Amino acid sequence: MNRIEAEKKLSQLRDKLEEYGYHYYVLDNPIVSDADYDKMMQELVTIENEFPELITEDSPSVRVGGAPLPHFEKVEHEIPMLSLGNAFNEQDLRDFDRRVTEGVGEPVSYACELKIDGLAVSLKYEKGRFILGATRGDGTTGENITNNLKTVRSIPMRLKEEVDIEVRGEAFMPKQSFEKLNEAKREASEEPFANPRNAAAGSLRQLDPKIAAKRNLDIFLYSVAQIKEKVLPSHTEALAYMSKLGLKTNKEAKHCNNIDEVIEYVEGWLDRRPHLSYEIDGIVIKVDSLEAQKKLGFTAKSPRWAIAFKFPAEEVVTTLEGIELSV
Ligand SMILES: NC(=O)c1cc2c(=O)c3cc(F)ccc3oc2nc1N
Repeated sequence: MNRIEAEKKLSQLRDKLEEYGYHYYVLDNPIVSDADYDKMMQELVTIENEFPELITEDSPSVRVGGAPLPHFEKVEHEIPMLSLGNAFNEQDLRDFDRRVTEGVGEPVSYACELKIDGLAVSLKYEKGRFILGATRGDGTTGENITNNLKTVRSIPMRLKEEVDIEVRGEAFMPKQSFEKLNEAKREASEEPFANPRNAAAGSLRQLDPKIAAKRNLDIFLYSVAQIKEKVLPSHTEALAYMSKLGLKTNKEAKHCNNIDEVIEYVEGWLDRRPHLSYEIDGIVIKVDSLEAQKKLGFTAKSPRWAIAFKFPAEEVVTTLEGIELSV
């Protein structure tokens, strides 16, 4: 195969692998078999090895991870990544609603979403291409983990529109991957991870992307931090817009007209938790209107327009054989 043919073949393979990856990892609805996907990926890597000058930044082959880094660069967040205030019972939620209604001067509606128990990350896209991924860090300064995040199959290298946007979300390890990883660790008499959150953080904050690539990490995006030349009037519309761009959002999010509907949503999820394929540690409740959010603003460390209802920790009893039972 000559260079021209290689260039054409690579471009076809990249587009196909990106499309198949989107259906498989973002929509959870594969349109080709794993075997066909892997065969195509292998073909792409083989041609890239033969013509390294043809490798592009957004090639799907970055999914398998490049060379390890000597250390992580620091990243300054233009918009601070703050943390959420907590609510532990119904009264806390009603107090939150009262504070919000007083602050806005009229009743508001809410957007509720599952609080994924993972690692908060920021993703930056320029003209639709993924260019920077960072941890929250201390909220102002995080770590550049772009190479590791490129191995997360549900993070698209290219969006469906060529926009400049920064989004935030929670990277996590599905429960099944966590069990499998800990089994492998025990077999290799290595220290297992305590929980999926530590496993996700440990996988993304180590220097070799080839390790992250094998950890089957996933992500749900939950907010638009900044976007050029576009106004998104509500959080619900921001979630829909991210999904339209090809970003993975959590389908359990729900618009609630008032705090009573919020409480109903929260109660509904308390005992449905064990049936999810990923861990959640609560529910995040956000004022839906962006204008009302602006009016409420922030305290030094948290938004006044959002709160996290925390579930009691899932009691896990480890039996003598080391089998974990969720009670
Ligand atoms: N873990 C989560 O699933 C989750 C976390 C946050 C935040 O931490 C968060 C922090 C802010 F300052 C503002 C909004 C937020 O929205 C959030 N939404 C979520 N769904």
